[in-house]
Amino acid sequence: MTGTHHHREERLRRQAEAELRARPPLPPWQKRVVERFAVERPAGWYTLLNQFAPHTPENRPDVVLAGPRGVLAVLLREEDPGWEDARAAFVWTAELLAGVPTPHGLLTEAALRTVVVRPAGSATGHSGEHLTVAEDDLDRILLRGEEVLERADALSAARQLSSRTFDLTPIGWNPQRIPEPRAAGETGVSGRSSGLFDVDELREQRFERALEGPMPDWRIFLDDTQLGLVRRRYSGPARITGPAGTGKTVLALHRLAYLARRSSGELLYTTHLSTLPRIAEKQFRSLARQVGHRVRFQHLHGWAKEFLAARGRDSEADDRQIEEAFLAAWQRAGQGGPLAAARPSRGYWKDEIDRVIKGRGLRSLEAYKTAPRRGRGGNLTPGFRAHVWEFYCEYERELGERGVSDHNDILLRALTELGRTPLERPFTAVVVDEVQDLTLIGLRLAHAISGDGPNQLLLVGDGQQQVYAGGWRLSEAGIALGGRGEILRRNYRNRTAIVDEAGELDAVNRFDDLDGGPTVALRSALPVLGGGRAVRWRGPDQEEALLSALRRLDDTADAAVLTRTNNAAEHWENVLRAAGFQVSPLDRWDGTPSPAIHVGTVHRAKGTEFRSVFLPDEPRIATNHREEQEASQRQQLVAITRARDFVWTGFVESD
Ligand SMILES: Nc1ncnc2c1ncn2[C@@H]1O[C@H](COP(=O)(O)OP(=O)(O)OP(=O)(O)O)[C@@H](O)[C@H]1O
Repeated sequence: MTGTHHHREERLRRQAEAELRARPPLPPWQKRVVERFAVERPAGWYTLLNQFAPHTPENRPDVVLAGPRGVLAVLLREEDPGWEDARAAFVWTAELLAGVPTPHGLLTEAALRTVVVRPAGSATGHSGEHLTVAEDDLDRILLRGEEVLERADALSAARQLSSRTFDLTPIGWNPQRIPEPRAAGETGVSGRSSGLFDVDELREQRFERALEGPMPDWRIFLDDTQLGLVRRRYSGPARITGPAGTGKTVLALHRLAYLARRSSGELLYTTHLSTLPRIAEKQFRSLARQVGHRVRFQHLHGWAKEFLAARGRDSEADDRQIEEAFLAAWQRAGQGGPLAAARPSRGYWKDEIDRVIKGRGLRSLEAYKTAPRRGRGGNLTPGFRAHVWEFYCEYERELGERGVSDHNDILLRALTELGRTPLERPFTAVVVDEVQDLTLIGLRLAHAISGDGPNQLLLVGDGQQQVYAGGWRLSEAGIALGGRGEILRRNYRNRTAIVDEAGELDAVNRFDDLDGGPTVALRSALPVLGGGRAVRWRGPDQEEALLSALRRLDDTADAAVLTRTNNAAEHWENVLRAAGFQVSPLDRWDGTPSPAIHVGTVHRAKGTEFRSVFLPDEPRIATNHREEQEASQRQQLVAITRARDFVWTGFVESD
């Protein structure tokens, strides 16, 4: 330790001592702790002492610290407090911190942790949502752990805390005297020590900065719309829409953490995709590890299966047998008949059963004759629908003979079971991500799981990214939004060149328009990051071209090859492996960065993102059907918008 350093420490200690002398005395060990905090000022820690200490109410922090490792709500206690008090201290501090404008965005409560400090020699460790350390181990919170705030952010937080309440008094620093710190490239932002600020000006400056520097950490900083929606109280079901990359999932995860900390019971994040819950769970743990155990991440079919099994009901669906049943039905009643004559693709008729007949839970030909089939095309007359119904009955018979259920049966059975006997312990809140691709029955099930209470159901989606025509209105699922619909408009993922590339697609929004709400196209969202690169390759030897484009990447980490079909994914896995690349199939990925090239279908990639995305051309059956062309465009839009910096699209052309 240098002499000057020692001298400065001593000066800060004496200053803190003098300030502490002017107030009710603290027990000696607490005094030592506060002095130690104050001495860390040059390292960027700002100390605020509760004016009631040492008689602070049990559910309030004795000290709040803002510094490089975040904001700490510190409880100085002889004994470990109960979780309710520790949690209440967190929430009290979080409410004061809410939306502190910093040079990097609005501060979220993910920057905040609860720490209990006990006298030297006490038992320590993690308990529930807080960390306990002993007086002689303060280095653990002050010097170790991830740095999440820059000095300017920490100072903004400390100033806000001191200006928003008389309960917290600065120790060892003066909020009025420290000059307003400026972030790189910022000019003339000053005079905001009172916490007052010009929102528009700030928003603009943040936006400009974002274009220059690295992206702020989404866990710690959000934009104003996002943060507003994290904290909004909804009196019933609500919906968040917005084009790709606008932070819908990020917002949903923050909201789950926010609600978890202000409630008891379990929360659920669900979607129809099996891959996304795993990735979202991982992100959530990095955002709010302390409440990780309170939120269940599970795809809807998985939830339904588990629920039915717990109720002693049949819950198995065997994909191979389902496929066999369908093929048998197609051979007997499909191919060679009126269905194949109208549309030769058997996949189309499988979708008709999955999305319309069973997806809507239709029980009779009469109901099917008048059922809406939005986005499915074909304009089937009631007479023709009788043929489809016959085919469907054949499929059901085949399933029955094999004694198997398909995935729609499972959802419907779970819905019926819930209607019979509701959940013993309802979820506190349910988030449904990628809602645009749910069937009507799936949506009804999600609604039945959540209920209509305040903050209980949040639907997150984007109609432009719809891959399956669902053709429902929320009202058909009994969901009334009552104006609780919000739109995000700032694209944090895709650089400008990527947005421009995807913007050329004419992807019809098949979801938002169903409820008559406003629709937002990808192009009308503002990319926060400029630059990027989009390459369209044309030629005969696509494999060679794609491999050499991959080799030209300065860093292959975080690259993906996305395909339309499983067969194509398998093909590219083999091609890449043969060329010496490490390959990681998308269906097993949990979002952990890896040097391997991810390969999988666009469907599997929904909700994810990569630095570079490769979209090889695939043989496709040409179609004149408008809805198939539209669906294909929407799929391409999903594919392109998985790319952050670079997208490569192949078009095979023979010589
Ligand atoms: N406020 C923010 N600051 C910095 N990064 C952000 C912010 N909000 C979102 N991001 C980042 O933007 C990217 C897209 O976020 P997210 O996946 O939540 O978007 P989305 O709207 O759900 O996209 P999609 O509809 O395509 O699945 C992620 O990399 C996320 O970390």
